Amino acid sequence: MNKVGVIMGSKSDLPVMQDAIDILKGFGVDVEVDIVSAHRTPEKLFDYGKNAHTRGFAVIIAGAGGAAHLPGMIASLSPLPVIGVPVKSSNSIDGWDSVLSILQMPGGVPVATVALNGAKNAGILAAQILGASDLYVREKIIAYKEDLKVKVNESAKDLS
Ligand SMILES: Nc1c(C(=O)O)ncn1[C@@H]1O[C@H](COP(=O)(O)O)[C@@H](O)[C@H]1O
Repeated sequence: MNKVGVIMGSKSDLPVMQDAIDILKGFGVDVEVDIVSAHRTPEKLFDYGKNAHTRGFAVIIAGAGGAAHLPGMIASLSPLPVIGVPVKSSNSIDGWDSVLSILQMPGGVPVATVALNGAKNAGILAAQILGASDLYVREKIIAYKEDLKVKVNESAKDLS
C-alpha cells in the first residue's frame, strides 16, 4: 500500500501533527514521520521533495508554524499532492502568519490547506485521496463517516 509522508518544520509541531498520524494509523495507512525545514535544513527539504514519489509515498502532509514555507516548497518540488497544516506556534501572530503562508500559494503550485492546527482533517483527506484507488482504505472511510453519524445522533438523544 502507498504511504503517507507526514513532515513538520520542528519537533515542537508534533503535538499538533500527532492528530494526523493517529487518524491515518487508525485507517490502517502506513505513515512515515520526519522533521524537514525549508529554513533550517534546505538540502534535506530539496531531497525529500524531489524523491518522495520514488520512495512509495502517495500524499505528503506538511505542517509548519510562523513563516511556514515548508508545505509550499515541498509542493514546488514534488509531483505528489501536498496537504498543508498551519500550526499555531508559540511566537506566532495568532496563527495568521502560518495560515496565510500556506494558503496563499501562487497559481500552478497548489497546497490543500486545512484549518489552523487541523492535522486530523489533513489525515482524513490524505486517506480519502488514497481511498480513491484503494478499496481497503475507502471502506475504512465509509465506516468512519457512519460512526460520526451514529455519535451525533446518540448525542442528540441526551438532550431530552
Ligand atoms: N515554518 C517553519 C519551517 C519551514 O517553513 O521550513 N521550519 C520551521 N518552521 C517553524 O518554526 C516554528 C518554531 O520552531 P521551533 O519551535 O523549533 O523554534 C515551528 O512551528 C516550525 O514549524
